[in-house]
Amino acid sequence: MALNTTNPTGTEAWKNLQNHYNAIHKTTIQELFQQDSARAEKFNLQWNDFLVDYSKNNISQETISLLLELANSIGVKDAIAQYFGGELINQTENRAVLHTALRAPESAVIKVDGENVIPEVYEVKNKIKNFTDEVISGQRKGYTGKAFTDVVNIGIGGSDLGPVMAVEALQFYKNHLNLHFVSNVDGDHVNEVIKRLNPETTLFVIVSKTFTTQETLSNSETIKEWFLKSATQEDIAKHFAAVSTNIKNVTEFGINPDNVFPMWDWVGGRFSLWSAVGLSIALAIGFENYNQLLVGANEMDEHFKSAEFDKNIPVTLALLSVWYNNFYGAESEALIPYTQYLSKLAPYLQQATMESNGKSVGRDGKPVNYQTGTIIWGEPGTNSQHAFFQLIHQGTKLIPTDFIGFVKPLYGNEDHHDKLMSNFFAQTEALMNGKTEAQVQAEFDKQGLSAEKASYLRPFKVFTGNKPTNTILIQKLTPKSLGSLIALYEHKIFVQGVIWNIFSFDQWGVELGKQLANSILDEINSKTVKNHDSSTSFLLNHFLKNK
Ligand SMILES: O=P(O)(O)OC[C@H]1O[C@](O)(CO)[C@@H](O)[C@@H]1O
Repeated sequence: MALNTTNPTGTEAWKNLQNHYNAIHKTTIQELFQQDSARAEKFNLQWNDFLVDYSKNNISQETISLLLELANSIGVKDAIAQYFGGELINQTENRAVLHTALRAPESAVIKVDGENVIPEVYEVKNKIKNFTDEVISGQRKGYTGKAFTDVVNIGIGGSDLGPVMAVEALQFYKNHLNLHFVSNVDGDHVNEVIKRLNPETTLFVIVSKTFTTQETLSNSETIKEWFLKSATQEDIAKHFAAVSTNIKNVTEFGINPDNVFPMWDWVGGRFSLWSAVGLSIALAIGFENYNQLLVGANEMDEHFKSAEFDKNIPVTLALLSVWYNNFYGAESEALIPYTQYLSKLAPYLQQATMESNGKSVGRDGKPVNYQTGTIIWGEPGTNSQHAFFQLIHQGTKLIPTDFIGFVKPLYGNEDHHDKLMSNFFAQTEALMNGKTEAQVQAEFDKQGLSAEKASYLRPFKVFTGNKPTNTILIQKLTPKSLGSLIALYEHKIFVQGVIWNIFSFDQWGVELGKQLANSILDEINSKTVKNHDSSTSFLLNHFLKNK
């Protein structure tokens, strides 16, 4: 069964939300706290070792009820069943969307076209386990008999961002292998990586769902050429592995079939780190830790599937995001993890969120008449406080922000961690409460500032506050909690796509640029600039003349 095609703005719930917005939007979050001192107890969710406090939002109990009414009238419950049930909800590509099957237990039965996919999933998982165990233990060796010391993941988009993010996030759990990532078709990127490598002790993992991606194929060819300067064609079998759905192209590249890890068309690139795309994660942290990442994601899947919507973390965060995106006109959302380990979380979620929900045609094939995909951005705190927090506090834009923090540090350095977390708590409080004119004046009085100077400076020092935040406080950064956190955001994206009546699992928007780049490459190669607009021709001619 196809996902329904309800235009959300036509529902009674949407109209009620609009009226409710008109009535409530001038009430500040501070006022909402003054009206109800037990607010935090009402607007928080606790699940496993996650605490999600969403009380610092421009919402009342009625807002939540109306948002839940919207989710119900759009049929989010049925959509979740279709998603987990393997129905072809990626309709424009005629595919199921089953990255959740990759983290399901071995006893699960999940069917695509009537076939249970779980046995195949576990066959590949076992292959990942054996391969990673052999590389990590040194049992698997390079062409001169030495154990591997370095691993290079060659891939782009979903075949890069997930592994990069997770390897960075879980470096505390890492073994001796050095991980490198080559993604950009920029030749300087690959050269900067290979100049540090010894071909005798380096393993290359080529990751490409389609095995047709220009960047990945070019980088793989360049690396192969470099490798063959000191090794032979036969040695490729020992040093190259591949992850792909396109076994034919992989074999043509010369990869030993024993080192090929299949994936399936029902796994979207941006949701693929749970498949063999995560091979480099498993190599970096060992299979057991890698498996814990999957266990954490599966636990979040179960929560998402079974929790009532008013107790459901992904549903709640998705609805709050719709509230700001569609009623308050917020264009972007910031994501601030208070741990350096999650420095790649925002780029990772940029692809997951923006490639999924950056759509303007509804599931009925008609242009939508409301805002869809949010812009995601962010950097770890406290660094980001010293970079762009000025704009969040005192700029003209509304930027709902998720703060993600951990109760325990990994190295047990309490002194640093307490400082870090005091910033974490202080920022959400400051964003909500701001600083009034009276508070600013009291500070001036203390400093003995003249009346003239005080009156000049006062407006610059006032903070309006009333900036919404969600606080996600997790016990500790572990492979398991990271898995749950990523799955949380995946399901948030799903719920938003369902509500916005768009297809979240295709990405036609990235095709046009690829096609044009191919024809421009032909023109560059033949040094003949064809018919373009005057700006593109002008630029191409300048490039050809000066290169
Ligand atoms: O894994 P592949 O097929 O090389 O694709 C890489 C990336 O390219 C895209 O198709 C488009 O950017 C992404 O969705 C995908 O993650």
